[in-house]
Formats: sequence, structure tokens, C-alpha cells
Amino acid sequence: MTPRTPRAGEDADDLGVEEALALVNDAHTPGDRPSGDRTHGDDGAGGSGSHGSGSHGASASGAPAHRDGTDWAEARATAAHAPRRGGGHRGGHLPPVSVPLSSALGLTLAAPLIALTDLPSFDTSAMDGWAVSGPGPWDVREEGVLAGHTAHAPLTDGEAVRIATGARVPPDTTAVLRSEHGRTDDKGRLHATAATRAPHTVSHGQDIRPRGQECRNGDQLLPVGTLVTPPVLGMAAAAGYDTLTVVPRPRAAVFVLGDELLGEGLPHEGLIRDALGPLLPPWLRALGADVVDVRRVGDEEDALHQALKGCDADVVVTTGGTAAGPVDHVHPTLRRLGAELLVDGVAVRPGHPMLLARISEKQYLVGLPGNPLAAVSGLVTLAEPLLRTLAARPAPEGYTLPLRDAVQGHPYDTRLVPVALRGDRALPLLYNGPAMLRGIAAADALAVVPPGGAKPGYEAELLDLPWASGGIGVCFT
Ligand SMILES: Nc1nc2c(c(=O)[nH]1)N[C@H]1C(S)=C(S)[C@@H](COP(=O)(O)OP(=O)(O)OC[C@H]3O[C@@H](n4cnc5c(N)ncnc54)[C@H](O)[C@@H]3O)O[C@H]1N2
Ligand code: MOO
Repeated sequence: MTPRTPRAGEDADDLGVEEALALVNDAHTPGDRPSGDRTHGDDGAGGSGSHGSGSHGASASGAPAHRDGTDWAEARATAAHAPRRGGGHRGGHLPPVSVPLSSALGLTLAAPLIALTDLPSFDTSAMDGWAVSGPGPWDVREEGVLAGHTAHAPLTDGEAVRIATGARVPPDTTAVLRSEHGRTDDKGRLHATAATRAPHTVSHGQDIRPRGQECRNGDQLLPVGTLVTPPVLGMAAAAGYDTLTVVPRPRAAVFVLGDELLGEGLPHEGLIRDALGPLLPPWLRALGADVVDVRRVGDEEDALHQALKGCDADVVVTTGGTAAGPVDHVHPTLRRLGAELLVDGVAVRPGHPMLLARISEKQYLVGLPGNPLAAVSGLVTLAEPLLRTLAARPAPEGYTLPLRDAVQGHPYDTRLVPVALRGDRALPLLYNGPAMLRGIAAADALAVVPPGGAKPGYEAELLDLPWASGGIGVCFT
């Protein structure tokens, strides 16, 4: 497939999915490989690093002489376990709260769902028809029984009453005869028709849902840790609940650092558009966070310090300022706050300067690098496991798929590479440099590429992106 850029006036909507994919994948056109970091980025594959010396231990050539930072899988595990070692709940999650059913979707049960009633709570007709007592034919009572009506007088043997699905059957009912299985004669007597197995009668208990058939008052319906899905809400309501005890969403604040960032319009005079302000809040929401603040913070240390001092979010996500540049204030500010650095640099490309700090027993900071794809890498490596533990959400099931094409590796570090899923293979996408979003914007997942790279057919671990999969990271918000 030959990559094709839209012609002037051609709307992106006019392009098919495969054509859109071709814009970021050129595996079939080796003679037409994009130049520069369109393929792997300035730093993506680790050849000619843009890292300087200093805390990241780069060699004189700029490439790191050895692996640099915490191992990627270890960094994820550290982020997932960090709240367990904090002063909070034993499992690491936030203190449970009671919320109305209407606010519980997507949260995790912090108390088992115990039935507050028998279900059904009375013997119920499963069908529209007649409640009958004993063998037919039956005399039919004048007044029928509808759902929601109070108790009717007991039936006597040989008596029937019109009944609706869901209505409570009168005492001494022996069965329900479906409307399509009965007929009344000219004297108004009800007969079972040939459609029933034994026309003169109906089997005992037929089409009656007995009280307690689904559960008894006090039965455990769902355990602690269950994700509140739409059927869980329905189940809870049916079982008598108005509120649920759940682990709340972690409250997240996003501080976007960088005086070079514009909130609107075209880049000009060295200023660029802020790509992370729009990208991060919805992604954090998809990871289960309640985003309570999104703000730009100027490139002065005091500004970040003040912003952090005044913030009570459970998780602060900063962007930019993680490296060693003259205005990279994240490390000095964390020192000033006495924060504990749990992860300080990860052996992953892009995104290696990412960090995780515990500011206090109740507050964490995830420092994402400023380069946008590097920030995404930090999001999935550190923010996702941290938020998952705080919200008591289960870890997604890991899975692998073979890569369709080879992926160049970093000599020492893991790479996270945007891929599109096609059938049973993952197609590595171009434009995966740290400063680029073009590849991930067309991706379904990130492939985990080990140090040294991967050949075609390599079974790569995949991290699904929240929008791409119904199975992992379902977002109900
Ligand atoms: N001496 C070193 N320099 C750098 C290193 C290093 O190890 N030593 N690492 C490089 C890598 S890798 C990355 S990634 C970046 C991380 O830098 P920072 O986290 O300090 O981020 P900034 O310097 O503030 O920005 C980097 C880059 O990203 C652009 N940016 C920042 N915020 C946004 C945003 N919201 N939207 C779009 N683009 C953004 C910013 O303009 C810069 O171009 O450091 C390398 N340097
Ligand atoms: O290249 Mo850096 O590793 O983008 O984070």
C-alpha cells in the first residue's frame, strides 16, 4: 500500500481506515522511508541520543553507555505498589465512600454486595396468563392481577385469575397458564389448550418464579473489588440499594509546564501549541481519575512550588521540566518539598526522564517529560498503575501479538512503539519519535519492544490504548 497524503481539499473523512493507516505506516514501501525521526525519532531507537551527560549517565557521544534508569517493568510495579507502602489503606486504595447508584458507575465495590431482600421478594408470575389452582378447567375471577398490585385473596381449588408478568401470584396458586396456552369457553371457564403437554392440567409451579429463586436476603451477590458496570447497578437496585460503598476515583491535577506553549492558534516565533493540555485530561479520565484541575504553570520554580503547595489532588501530573535544562524545575521543587523520589528515570524510550514521587502520605506526583509521546509513555508506565491501585481496579490482562514488521531496538532500554492491530498482527507505525503524536494518533496499542529490537513475527506484549479496546480500559465516564 502506498502512503498517500490527502490532496488539497480532500477531507480526512474521505480516506478509508486503511488509507489513514498508510499515512503512518510504510512497511511496504522500503524505498520511500521517511527521513529523520519520522521513523524512530531523535531518541526513539537510542542510536544518536539527545541526552546530555549528568544524571542520566550518557557517554560523550550522547548515547548512554549503559542502561539508564529503573527497568521498565520494575518501574510499573513500583508505581502499582507505591500506595500500598504509603500510610493509607492496606490494599493501597483510597478510603471508601458511599455514593448514590447514579454516581457509582466505573468505580470498584469496597464492600461486598449483600442482598437486602429475597429476589424475587414474592412468588411472581413469569408470564402473562392466568394464575390457576389445581387441575383445570377453572372458573375465572372477574378482577385480574397486575404487576405492582397488593396481595389478592387466595385461590380456591379450580379457580383462576388473569395475571400479568411480574405480578405477585395469589396464595395457593399452583401454576401459571400462559395466555397462548389457554382459552375460555362460552360459559367463561378456562381450559388449557393442546399446546400444553397435558391439556387438562399444567405442571405444578410452572411459570411461577418462587420467592428467593435468585437470592435470599443476606446472600453475597458480588465480592469486594467488583467493577461497577451497568448490570451491577441494576443488580444493586434490584437487591434494594440506593447507595453503594465504593473506592472513589483518584483526584488528579494536571500542571502543564512550559513558557513556550500556546493555548490556541498557530505556532510562531519559537512558541508551539500545548499538545498535552488537551491530551491528558481525557486520558486520565479513561484511566479512572477525576480530573479536578488543569492549569498552565510558568517556568519559574516558585510557580510550581506554589501550585503544588495549594493542590490537594491525590495525584499531580506535571508535564515538562523533568530533564536537566535551565528551566527544568521538577526535581528542585520536589527536593524543596521534601518529596520521596520513588522512580527517577526509567529505561524506556521514549520518556526516560519520567519520574514518580511521593509528596506526602496522601499525594503523589507523576512527572511526565515534555515531549508529547514521551509523556504518553510516562502516562502508561507510571500514572496508569498508580491510578489503578488507588482506585482498586484490577490490572488488565496482558496479551501478545506477533509484530508484522521488524522494530529497531534501543541497545539497553525497552521501547514503547505505537502499533495498529490488524487481524492477529500488530503493525508498527511510523512517526513514533518522542516529540511526535502522529503515530499514536493512528494506533490501537503500544508494543513493548525489548532492548535490541524485534524481528518480524516477534510476539510483542501489547498495552491497549483506552479508546481501542472494549476489553481493557473500558471507560464509562
Ligand atoms: N541534558 C539532557 N537533556 C535532555 C534529556 C537528558 O536526559 N539530558 N532528555 C531528553 C529527553 S529524552 C526528553 S523526553 C526531554 C524531557 O524534557 P523535559 O521533561 O524537561 O521537558 P521540556 O524540556 O520542558 O520539553 C521537552 C520538549 O517538549 C516540548 N513540550 C513541552 N511541553 C509540551 C506540551 N505541553 N505540548 C507540546 N510540546 C511540549 C518542549 O517544547 C520541548 O521541545 O528532555 C530531553 N533533553
Ligand atoms: O526521548 Mo525522551 O526518551 O523522549 O523521553
